[in-house]
Amino acid sequence: MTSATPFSTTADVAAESFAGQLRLSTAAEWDASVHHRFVDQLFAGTVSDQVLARYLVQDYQFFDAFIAMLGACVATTDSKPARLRFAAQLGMLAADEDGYFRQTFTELGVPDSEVTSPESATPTTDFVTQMWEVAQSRDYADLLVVLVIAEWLYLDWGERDLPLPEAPKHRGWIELHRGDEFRAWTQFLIDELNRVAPPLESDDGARLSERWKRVVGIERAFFDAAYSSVPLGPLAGG
Ligand SMILES: Cc1ncc(CN)c(N)n1
Repeated sequence: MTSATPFSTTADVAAESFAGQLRLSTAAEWDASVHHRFVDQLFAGTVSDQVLARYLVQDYQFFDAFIAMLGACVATTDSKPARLRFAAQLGMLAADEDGYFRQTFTELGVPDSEVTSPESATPTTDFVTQMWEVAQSRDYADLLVVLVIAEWLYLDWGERDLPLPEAPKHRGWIELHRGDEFRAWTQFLIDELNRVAPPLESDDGARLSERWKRVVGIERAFFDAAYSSVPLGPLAGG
């Protein structure tokens, strides 16, 4: 049982829990991502194809390292039910999310070379570095810190109370990050983090808190980068 949540989403998280305290400590940066212009334009269906393609090309690089993190969770969690939950999510990502990427790359005319080996924007490199670091650390709490941010922050914007756009390229990305299934997955991650986290005041707690702050900052920079001029083959220039 948790006390009333001060958070905007339907995730059930006590403010005094490990995840709750970290979330509150980064509220300004977090909310800047949730209300980022990329999200506003995605819901409105007005994000330009150049910006969407630039974002998705970078996010496909993110996706690869994200899958590696889930694989590391399968290998390192101390809980058998959790291991199965991670395995099930890997299956969903390989089908639904990868399918969205591939279909949208085709629709946007993104060249294969941009899908497989694009030039990385700085926030992508930073994020991928963090993800491979925790994947190789085999430290379950450290893995969960990065996963909780990546999913909870996306749930927060995905569940914004706005009408959904019509076009599948816009609507599809939102639908992957809202609804009962994504909410339950995110809740599972938050609960796992709160279950295994060390005391926030300990040395390990401080190390995880540092990681949390760094990664929340990268999330915002990742959205910003969609509006900067990373080259994107024939679509560049928007
Ligand atoms: C950068 C980023 N952060 C989070 C998510 C949600 N998995 C994502 N797709 N991309």
